[in-house]
This record gives sequence, structure tokens and C-alpha cells, in this order.
Amino acid sequence: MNTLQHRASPAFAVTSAGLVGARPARKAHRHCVTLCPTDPKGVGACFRIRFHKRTCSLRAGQERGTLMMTEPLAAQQEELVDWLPAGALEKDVMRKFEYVRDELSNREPLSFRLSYMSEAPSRDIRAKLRRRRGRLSVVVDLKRRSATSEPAREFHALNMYAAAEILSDLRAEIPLGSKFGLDGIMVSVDSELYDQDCASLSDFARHWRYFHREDPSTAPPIIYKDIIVHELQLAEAAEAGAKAACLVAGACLPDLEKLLNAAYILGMEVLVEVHTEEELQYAFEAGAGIYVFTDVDRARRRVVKGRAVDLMDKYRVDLRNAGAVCLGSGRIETLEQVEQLRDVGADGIVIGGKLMASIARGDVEALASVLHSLLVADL
Ligand SMILES: O=C(O)c1ccccc1NCC(=O)[C@H](O)[C@H](O)COP(=O)(O)O
Repeated sequence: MNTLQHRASPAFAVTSAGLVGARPARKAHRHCVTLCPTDPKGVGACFRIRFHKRTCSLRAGQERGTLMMTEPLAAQQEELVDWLPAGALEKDVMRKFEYVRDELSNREPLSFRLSYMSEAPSRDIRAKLRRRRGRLSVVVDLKRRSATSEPAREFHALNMYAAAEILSDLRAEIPLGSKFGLDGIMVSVDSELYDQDCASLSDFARHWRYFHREDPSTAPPIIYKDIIVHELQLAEAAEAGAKAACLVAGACLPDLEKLLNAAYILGMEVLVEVHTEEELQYAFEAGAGIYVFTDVDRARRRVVKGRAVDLMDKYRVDLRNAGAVCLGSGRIETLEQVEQLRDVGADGIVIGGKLMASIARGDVEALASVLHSLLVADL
């Protein structure tokens, strides 16, 4: 009998485990286990169990409690011991742990929210970010500062109401069948890096709901991006209205799987930002489904041109076979960069600084023109 040591949320109790029904064909590695959710909302939740010392992704089936386990993921990575984030990331990570300790750990409702078993994240976010009919998806990254240049680029005129308004106007102006669209709004949360905090996220979400009040289902999802090191940050972002979270792998490598689980339990889709092969391996092992390949080296606060393309290209077959969604990111400013990402299989791109000036000015035409120049040409 296989023994399962599932590390999923406490809302699940292992009632019986092992092979139920027909033994799997050797190649299939498909095993049925029965975990009865103690919370009706558990059905549909995605979580992970350990099986044969491997981490496997599971998603509750339609009928209560029956779970099908997918192929075991790549061989178990050596456990990370004494790991520390590299370079400038160490200071960013310590700052976040202090924020969790001083601010979040005393906020009762957040702890409650964290224990609340939400519905599994809507799968349509992954579908929205996937390349469709030759069109790359576009995620706009809102930030009032971008420090990947010397001096840092400041966009102090950017306010969340105006940003929500201009991005809503932009969507209204994009003709059907256009070669570009607006498929997600990333809100970068960190006072030092981006001059924004979770209140900025909450403000944007409120205005975004207002501008989509007639048909909320048409609103592109809000993606929370931060140096995420603890589940309470995810709970705070979920409370603020984020439907997805972007984990920076280099800031939380040993906890990546745990934070992925926590986000799913909160009902959020997850994107994982990677810059190195190790980060990509860990993200794949943890069961990530949406990857943001960035040229930005957060440890050295610099841009490594071509890194995202090289990494995506090297692992494109594994990623495609796993059904992954791959986005490119990191100072994207030219059509050539977009074409290079498209040619190695990118599903979409994340653009921040290049668009912030026109968004901060409230200039829809300029915003549409920049996106057109990056995405239409001969794509
Ligand atoms: O954007 C920054 O200033 C920054 C500073 C330090 C570490 C990382 C940083 N940016 C990484 C990103 O957030 C992505 O590059 C962003 O999602 C895309 O924005 P942009 O690079 O401005 O197009």
C-alpha cells in the first residue's frame, strides 16, 4: 500500500489511501486516492501531497473527495538547507518578514481568511493568459517606480482611479480581432521598489469593479505582485481583491510549494516569476502552471537582456508538455523583444515601465499606440 503524507490544508483528512480500483498501467502512474474534505468547499481545491518522496499536484475531482493524481513531477530536488535569497533580494525578503510580523500577524480577519477554504481558482485566468489565435496575451504591470534603471524611473502622477479608467477605456477601444488586447492587470506592491502598497491594490480593485460593474466577468483579472514570503501577504491581497498572485521564486524558493498551496486555498491563481534555471526547476517541481520569465536579475537589480528568451527556449518542450503558460517580462520596450519571445513559444508578455508614462498622463491614444507598436507589426 502506498503511504501518502499529504501536506495539504488541514481541511482534508486522509481517510483511505493507496490504489483504488484497477492498478495503473506502469506508464500511467495514475493513482486514485480518497481524501474526504472536511469542508464542502474543499472539492475542487488544488493541493499537493507527497508520494514516494515526490511532490505531486492534485486537484479534487468533481465527485466529493475523489482525487486523481497526475504524473509525479521531476525528481525530488535536494532539500534546500541554509538557503538565503541572493544579493539585494535578501534585504527585500527581510523587509517583508518584518511587515508580516509587525503588521499582518496581528490582523485577526486575515488569519481567518487564511483558514477559509475557497473554491479552486477559476481556471479561466490561465486560459486568458494563454496565446489565442496567434495573439499574445498582455499583462500591464502598474507601478509608480521602476528601479531597474539608473536613476529609477518615477511615475508619481499614476493614481489608481485614473489607471482603472484609462485601462477600461483602452479595452473599449480595442477592435475585435485586434492583434493586441488587455488580459491581466498586475499591481506591483512594495513601497520601496514600486512606491505602492496593498492599499494601492485595494484602491485599484475597487475602481476596476466600478468600471466593470455592468459585466464583472469581462474584467481582466487583477494580479498581486510583491516579494511574497508568507501566506498572510496572500490573504491580505485576496482581501484587497486580487484574483491571482505572482510569486517571485528567487525570494521564496524553499517555501514556493507552500505558498502555491496557500494561494490556491485562498482561491487565487498563481504566476511564478523565474530568472534562473534553479528557480524554474523549483517552480516546475512545486507544480506551477503559469511562469513569468524575466530578464530582471532582482539580486543584482539589473536587467540581463535575453535571459527570459534563453530560459524559455531551453525548456520549451517540457513546459509545453506540462501545459504551462509562459509569459516574458523585464523592460520590454521593442517589437524585436516581443518577436523573440513569441518565437520561443511565449504565450504573452508583462509590460510595466514602457506603458506607465502614458497611463500616468491618462493618454489612451498614446497607450494604444505603444501597445500597437509592440504587438501588431507582422505578428
Ligand atoms: O521594475 C523594477 O523597477 C524592479 C526593481 C527591482 C526588481 C525587479 C523590478 N522589476 C521586475 C518587474 O517587476 C518586471 O520587470 C515587471 O513586471 C515588468 O515591468 P517592466 O520591466 O518595467 O516592463
